[in-house]
Amino acid sequence: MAKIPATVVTGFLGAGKTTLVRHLLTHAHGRRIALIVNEFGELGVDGEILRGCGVENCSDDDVVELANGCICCTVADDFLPAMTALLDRPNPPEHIVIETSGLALPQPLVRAFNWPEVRSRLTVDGVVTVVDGPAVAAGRFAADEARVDAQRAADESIDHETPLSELFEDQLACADMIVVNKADLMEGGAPALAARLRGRARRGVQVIEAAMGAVDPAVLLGLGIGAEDDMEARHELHHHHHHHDDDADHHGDHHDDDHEHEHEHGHDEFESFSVDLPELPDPAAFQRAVSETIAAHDLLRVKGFCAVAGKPMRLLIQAVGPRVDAHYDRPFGADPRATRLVVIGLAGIDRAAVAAALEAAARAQAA
Ligand SMILES: Nc1nc2c(ncn2[C@@H]2O[C@H](COP(=O)(O)OP(=O)(O)OP(=O)(O)O)[C@@H](O)[C@H]2O)c(=O)[nH]1
Repeated sequence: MAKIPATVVTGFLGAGKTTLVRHLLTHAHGRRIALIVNEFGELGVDGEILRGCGVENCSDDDVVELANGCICCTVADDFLPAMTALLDRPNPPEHIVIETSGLALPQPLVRAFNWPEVRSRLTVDGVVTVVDGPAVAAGRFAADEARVDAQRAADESIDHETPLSELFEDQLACADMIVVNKADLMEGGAPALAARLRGRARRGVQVIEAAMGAVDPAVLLGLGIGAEDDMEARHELHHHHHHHDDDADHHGDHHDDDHEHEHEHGHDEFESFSVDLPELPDPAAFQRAVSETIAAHDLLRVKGFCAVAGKPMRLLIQAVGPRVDAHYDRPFGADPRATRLVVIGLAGIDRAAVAAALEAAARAQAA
């Protein structure tokens, strides 16, 4: 029996993974694709967006949300049971797409395809890494790339990386295809960034540019890589935060260490929480205030659904760094009419201050 191919879509918070997956589903031409969506943060915004997209051949059942933490850390508890459930369906999918959380390391997930439960039935068709073009071009993930590279050359185990650059490097190292997304925001700078990334990617990795994740499914799917057989080529960085002592002999037998990697790759350096707010009287003013709050507290990501006074539709708010997008997505329908945002940032966010700022913004002009 042929193995079912699975495409892993990875990339940093807000790079455009959900947008790309959505484009993929709406252009799948009848191919039966099941989706596994994993998100950092307790609100299932991505699952909601994808489930709401009403694509033919993609019923609600075909979107499986793994909300219980980061997929790379809960492989055995969440990911494998979800996969076997999909495979055991009377009418299994022809292709599986896995959207990882923006903070996930792809390597532990790819390695999980070697587990006996799934090894004979599934293969990793390819790892697609979505890159936030403008953010990377602006140096948000490696403030000082030259220094980092020099240090790495000098000593692989040194504690030199920021949590952002570390994730970014791992996601690049695992990629079979790199999509430089948000080319529309780069004023012609996308080709230069693509060239730079091509220089850093493994041999044979394709680097393509896209806007709004619009990549032809024929390009994304069917890579036929079998990434699970090829893990040595996809080294992750040493995730060193608590284990400097034994980093020195990491180069030997990796198996015992793998377990550790899967459980402590620095998620404690990020945090997320959600904020419940009242109905918004003035969504444009609120959007500006969200942007100011993000800048004031150096937040990475804010997203969620809002109730707006006088509007039956829910307003989807999506902020990545300084940029805040908002659009009406669909009527609330049976869902409670509420405003709820998830906030993600580096650990140590002043939650009370962020919540207070958002609260004040949501109430502004209510009088
Ligand atoms: N201008 C522009 N905006 C984009 C593009 N791709 C995505 N966006 C916007 O960027 C925001 C984040 O996109 P998502 O697709 O949710 O990103 P993600 O990687 O799934 O985010 P997380 O799941 O939170 O990590 C949304 O507001 C998108 O509309 C693009 O190519 N150009």
